[in-house]
Amino acid sequence: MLPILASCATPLDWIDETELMEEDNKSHDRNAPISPGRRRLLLGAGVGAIAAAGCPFMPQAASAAAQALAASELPGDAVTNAPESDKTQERQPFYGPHQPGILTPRPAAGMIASFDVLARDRSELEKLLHTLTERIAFLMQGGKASQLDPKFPPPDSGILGPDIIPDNLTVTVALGDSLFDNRFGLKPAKPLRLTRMKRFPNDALEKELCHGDLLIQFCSNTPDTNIHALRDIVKNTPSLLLLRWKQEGTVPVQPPKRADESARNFLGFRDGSANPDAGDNALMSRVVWVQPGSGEPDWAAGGTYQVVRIIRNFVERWDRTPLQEQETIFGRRKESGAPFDGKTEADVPNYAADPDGKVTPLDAHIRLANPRDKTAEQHLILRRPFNYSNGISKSGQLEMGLLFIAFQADLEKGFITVQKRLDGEPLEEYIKPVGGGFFFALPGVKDEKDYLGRTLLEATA
Ligand SMILES: C=CC1=C(C)c2cc3[nH]c(cc4nc(cc5[nH]c(cc1n2)c(C)c5CCC(=O)O)C(CCC(=O)O)=C4C)c(C)c3C=C
Ligand SMILES: [Fe+2]
Repeated sequence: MLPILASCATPLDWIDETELMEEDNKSHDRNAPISPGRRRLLLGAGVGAIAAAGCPFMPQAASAAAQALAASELPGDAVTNAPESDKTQERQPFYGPHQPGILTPRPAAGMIASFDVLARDRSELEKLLHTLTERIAFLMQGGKASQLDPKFPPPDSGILGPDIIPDNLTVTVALGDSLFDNRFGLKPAKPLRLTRMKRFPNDALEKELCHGDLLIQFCSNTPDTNIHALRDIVKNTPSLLLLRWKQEGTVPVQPPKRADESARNFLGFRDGSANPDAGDNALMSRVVWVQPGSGEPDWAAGGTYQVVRIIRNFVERWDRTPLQEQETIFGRRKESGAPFDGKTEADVPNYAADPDGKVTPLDAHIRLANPRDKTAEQHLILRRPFNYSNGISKSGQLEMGLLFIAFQADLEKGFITVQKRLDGEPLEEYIKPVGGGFFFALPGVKDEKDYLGRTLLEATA
């Protein structure tokens, strides 16, 4: 009998090389090395015998570990097989009154890419907008990658293979303040509130991570799908677009049953609990979408202001901060996301019953961001952030944080007002905004005859 069967061994004992060798040596030439086949046989025999004998201490763990061991003994080429996903055919609609990627439920991978526009005149700008429309419509739909004579570079990068999967991709285009300069005659049509992002007191903005003429947001189930889409757009817009900065991000996935729980950020807190309900059309019309007759140029109706902030988190310092202090800083419980006077993350804090901040401190992040007073709705923003991780800093600190993204119909009443209220908050000890910008996400593309930015170009013709 194998030694591993004589006692109720732990999974680690089973793979003990010495035991395997000892057993092998009993019936084989002492000098012959143990073969992979023999090793598999021994492990397989062990697995069967263990299951049959039924270890009284850890039968389930034993059989799971045994299966894992058996799986790890599959032929070597399986190691590099592509991981499988049942979400590759998920598809979001491209055409509509608004662009996708704004109210669309946030998938696991996001990327923001900011560009300088190199187009030399309006006709080149129009060409750029047509090309973007055509490429985004294709990428979100998916299909066969086009092919050319092999004497030419392949039209597609090939990183997703010959069949481009939609993979839940959304691509959202927004314009920066700088595009409304004198180059293209767009100045008179600039959205009322669109400005170049200014420095807030806690910011340490790096100029190579800020602003841009045109911003593209990619969201999908996997980083590879976003990268594929970015490379497609870069390849199809030579001499029209130049990359300025880019930031990728992720959202942690969770089992389907817990779909109503907000995802956690890199400080370990649920982020998004008090977001306005994206399924409430009337609310979204007030909070997110620019309305006709709102004082904004007519062409902008159906668009929205998009704020992007790259906010570094000092996670080492945070991880050494007592739980009680972490929760006091945000004003919510870390595990459940509930406010201090509630049980679940969906519960609404009652600040009127706590005017002195004895339950929720007056300087807690959530109380400053939204004091829930009479004017609260005017200052709502729709947050759609991703976590980012960029390697390490020069001093060996983890470079990670929040790729903060927020949409609102009024930039001044939305992000700018909320950020001013947050200036000086206790959370600042743990965060440092280093980049981003203010942009205007274009209205949607109605149908196949329409294109991104059409209303803007027509308004300034
Ligand atoms: C200016 C806008 C905001 C910035 C910048 C911002 C940064 C930031 N936030 C978190 C983590 C959390 N924020 C939470 C709530 C929350 N945050 C903002 C605005 C900004 N946050 C608002 C408007 C709200 C909602 C307040 C409310 O209505 O009660 C929360 C709590 C859970 C939730 O409601 O989402 C967390 C956690 C980090 C880590 C961060 C910068 C790195
Ligand atoms: Fe926040």
